Amino acid sequence: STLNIDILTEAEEFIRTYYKETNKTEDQLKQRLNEIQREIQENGHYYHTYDELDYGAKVAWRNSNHCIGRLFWENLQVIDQRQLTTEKAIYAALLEHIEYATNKGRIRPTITIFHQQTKHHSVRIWNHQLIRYAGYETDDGIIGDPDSLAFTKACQDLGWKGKHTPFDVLPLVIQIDDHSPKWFDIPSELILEVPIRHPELEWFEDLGLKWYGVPIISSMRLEIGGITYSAAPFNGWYMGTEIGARNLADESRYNMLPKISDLMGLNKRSNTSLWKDRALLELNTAVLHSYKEDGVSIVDHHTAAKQFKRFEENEVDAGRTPTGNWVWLIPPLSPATTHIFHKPYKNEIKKPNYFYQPAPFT
Ligand code: HEM
Ligand SMILES: N/C(=N/c1cccc(CO[C@@H]2CCNC2)c1)c1cccs1
Repeated sequence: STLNIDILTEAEEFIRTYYKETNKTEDQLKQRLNEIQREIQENGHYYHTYDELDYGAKVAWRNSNHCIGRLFWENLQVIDQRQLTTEKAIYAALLEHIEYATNKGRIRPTITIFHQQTKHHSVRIWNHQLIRYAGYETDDGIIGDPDSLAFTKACQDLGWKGKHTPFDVLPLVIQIDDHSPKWFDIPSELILEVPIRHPELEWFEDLGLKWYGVPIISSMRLEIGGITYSAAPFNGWYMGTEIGARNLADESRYNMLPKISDLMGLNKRSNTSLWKDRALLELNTAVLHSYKEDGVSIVDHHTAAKQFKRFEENEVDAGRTPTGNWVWLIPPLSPATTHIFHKPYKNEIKKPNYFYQPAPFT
C-alpha cells in the first residue's frame, strides 16, 4: 500500500544516513535494508534496533530548528521503554525519567521512548510537560498557569482534585489506544522546585514565586525513518529567559511585571521610564541567581547563544548545513546582543525530528 511505500522510503533514507554517519559497510547496509523491507511487506511497519533508536533520537534533536540548545545533541540519554504495555508500567517509567533526569539538580538531558504508533497501537501522554502547574478559572480571575486551563479541566473531569494554589503540580495522564486515560499523582519528593529570590532586592522573595527545575516535553512526537513515537518525553535544562521573560512575565501567564515594578518604586504611568524592561531584567537576574544558588542546571541566554555558535561551527565541520528558525532561536530578552539576531538561518525541516501532534483532549 502507499503507506508501506512511504515507510519504506523514509526507512531507507534514515538507514542510509545512519550507516554512513557511523561508518558501517555496504554489506551491513544492504542486509539491514532487506530485513526492513521484508518486515514492512509482512506487517506494514518495522522495529528499530536500540542503536538506530539512540541515533535517531539524537539526530532528531540536532534537526530541531527551534532549539538553541543543540550543541550537546550527542549527549542525550536514550531510555528504551518500548516493551511496556500498561498505564501503570508507563507511569513507573515516567517517575524513573523524572528522577534520573533531575539527578538532584545536575540535570541530564534524557528521552524515554515508549511503544511506536501502529495500526493497532498508540500510547499518548496527555501532559504538555511531565511537571507543570495547574490553571483554574475563578470568579475573580485565574489561579495558577493560564496555559494549563484546558488540561487542568481534563484532569478534573477524570476525577483529579487540585488544591487551587498558584503552583499545583498536575497529575500524569496516560492513554493507551482508545481506553479511558488513567491519571497518577507525582510523588512530591521527585519534584525539584526553586524558590525565586534576588541577589540584592531582599523583598523579591516575598512575591512567593517559584518554578520547577526540569522541563520535560511530553506532547511532541518523535519521527524516525517513517516510524512515529507518539509518547517520547524529553528534557534538557531551562534557559533562564523561558521562566523570567515568558512563563512568569507574559500577561497571559503569571503576569508579574506590574507587581515587580511597583515594589521597585518605578513610574508605571509612562512607557518611557522603561519600567517594564527594568522589572524584566530583575526578574531574569533573580531566576538565574536562584537556580545557580540551589545547584539546579540552567543557562543564561548569552551563554546559550555562544554554545549555539559552536553548534553551527561543528555542523559546518561535519559537512552539514546548520538549519534553524530565527524567530524561535533569538531569545526574548536582549535578542540583538546575541549573534543569532544578526544572521539568517535556513529553516529546512530535516528528519528524524520532533513534531507537534494533535492534542489528545479537547
Ligand atoms: C540541554 C539544554 C537545552 C536547552 C537550554 C534548550 C533550549 C531550548 C529553548 C529555549 C527552546 C525554545 C522553547 C520556547 O521558546 O518555548 C527549545 C526548543 C526546543 N528544543 Fe531545546 N533545549 C535543550 C535541550 C533539548 C533536548 C534534549 C531536546 C530533545 C531531545 C530539545 C528539543 C527541542 C525542541 C523539539 C524544541 C521546539 C519545541 C517547540 O517547537 O515547541 N531541546 N529548546
Ligand atoms: N529548555 C527547554 N525548553 C523547551 C523546549 C521545547 C518546548 C518548550 C515549550 O514550548 C512551548 C510551546 C511553544 N513555546 C512554549 C520549552 C526544554 C524542554 C525539554 C527539553 S529542553
